[in-house]
Amino acid sequence: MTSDAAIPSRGGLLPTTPPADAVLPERNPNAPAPGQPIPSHYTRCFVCGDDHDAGLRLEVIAGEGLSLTGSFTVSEHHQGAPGLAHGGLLTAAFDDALGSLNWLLSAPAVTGRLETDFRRPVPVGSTLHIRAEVVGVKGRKVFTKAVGRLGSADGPVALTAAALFIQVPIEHFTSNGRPEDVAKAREDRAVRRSVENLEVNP
Ligand SMILES: CCCCCCCCCC(=O)SCCNC(=O)CCNC(=O)[C@H](O)C(C)(C)COP(=O)(O)OP(=O)(O)OC[C@H]1O[C@@H](n2cnc3c(N)ncnc32)[C@H](O)[C@@H]1OP(=O)(O)O
Repeated sequence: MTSDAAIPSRGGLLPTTPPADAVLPERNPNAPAPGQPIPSHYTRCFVCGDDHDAGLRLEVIAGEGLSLTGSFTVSEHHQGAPGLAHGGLLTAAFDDALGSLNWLLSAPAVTGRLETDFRRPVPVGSTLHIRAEVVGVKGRKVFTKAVGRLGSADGPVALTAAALFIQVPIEHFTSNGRPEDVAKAREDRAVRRSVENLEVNP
């Protein structure tokens, strides 16, 4: 198992810490190549979809191996305190960025646990640059971590995050989602493109 020293570690044995026997699988050959965008999985997604006036509009680019980068600019719609980003929305951005790593494994997965450390306030108008990577996989469990920096890819660290994703069959979405939205999603260009690239039987 390897880890990117550029992403500070929280240490400790949290549920998001990969066990010693976790592995790092090969990147799926159908995944977007390094430098290529990882497209939104759903146009109505609040974080990465373009069908929300107030959405975060996170843009994600595949990195080397099982890593990616993402960025979005905090708008006036994203405030918690005056002129500052809401912590929950920042966490949502990490949920999506970390979740997007699952495209590199080409297996559908949902967030089981998500931890965020807020280290520096994030003002409205600033751009948050996220770097995320898979740090281990064991069975259906995908362990991930990320860092968010202000203003540029090597700017000051504003947040760090870690998440555990659980791989699920595609029926997780088709059976649990509100039926009218699931029906509409079948016509959603982003959803169709995404499902075509997934290994749908984890
Ligand atoms: C490719 C897709 C990319 C899309 C990007 C989008 C990013 C956004 C992602 C999201 O926001 S997803 C929405 C938020 N998450 C959810 O709604 C998930 C709700 N929870 C569930 O549906 C189920 O609890 C879940 C599928 C996660 C697990 O149920 P299962 O019955 O399939 O699994 P099970 O309970 O047998 O657990 C499997 C393993 O995962 C572990 N596990 C499950 N949930 C956990 C949890 N919450 N925390 C820690 N560990 C957890 C569990 O202990 C076990 O470990 P072991 O294999 O070692 O025994």
